[in-house]
Amino acid sequence: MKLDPFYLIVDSAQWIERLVPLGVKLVQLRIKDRNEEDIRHQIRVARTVCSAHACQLIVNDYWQLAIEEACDFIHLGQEDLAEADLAAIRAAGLKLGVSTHDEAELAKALAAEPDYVALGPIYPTILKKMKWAPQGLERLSWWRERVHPLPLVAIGGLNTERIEGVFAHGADSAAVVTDITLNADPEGRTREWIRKTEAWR
Ligand SMILES: Cc1ncc(COP(=O)(O)OP(=O)(O)O)c(N)n1
Ligand SMILES: Cc1nc(C(=O)O)sc1CCOP(=O)(O)O
Ligand SMILES: [Mg+2]
Repeated sequence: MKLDPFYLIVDSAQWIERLVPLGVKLVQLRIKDRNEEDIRHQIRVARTVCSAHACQLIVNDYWQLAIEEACDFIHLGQEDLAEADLAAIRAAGLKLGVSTHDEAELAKALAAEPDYVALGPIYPTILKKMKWAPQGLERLSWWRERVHPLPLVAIGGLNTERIEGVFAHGADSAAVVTDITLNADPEGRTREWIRKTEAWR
């Protein structure tokens, strides 16, 4: 399976309506602290927009809702994975991406037979507090060997200056939140990401 090299992560369907039409081909809906009805609604809106623009939608965390709403890709962290019903996820035909931060997590992720593995945080991130120190690019190269032949996603502190480095060290896709959503010009930055990842598309 090939992932688009530019992996946008946003916290609402509104962001998806705003940025996906610019040419984004891989987007994660990562909603926190909302009620189920709201999340379900946002998944539906996101699905409609992504279908219209041939963009792969990945739902973070809410695997039951993703199944019920006929989505086809979810992302789970290690705590999510421990509580998820993998058999139900597979029976529903969902593809699965899993986060990793250390060797023990990598072993658990690989045991789940995911469709991609993410390693982070590659650089310091301001999005959320993390107990892991930045992994750095050499660690990404090591993960590349461990994860082969699965796609490897790099996440954490990425910006347009850091794109080349992560691909040179084995990432297949670069996931990004705040470099776009906190940018003064999110549309312009999104276009820049699309352009700067073109060589790996
Ligand atoms: C592509 C990608 N990688 C890692 C994460 C983090 O997942 P998780 O550890 O479950 O943390 P939350 O994002 O749920 O706070 C991700 N979402 N996407
Ligand atoms: C959601 C998330 N997960 C991470 C991990 O390492 O698992 S790092 C991260 C935050 C990514 O945001 P930004 O691009 O703004 O740094
Ligand atoms: Mg999670």
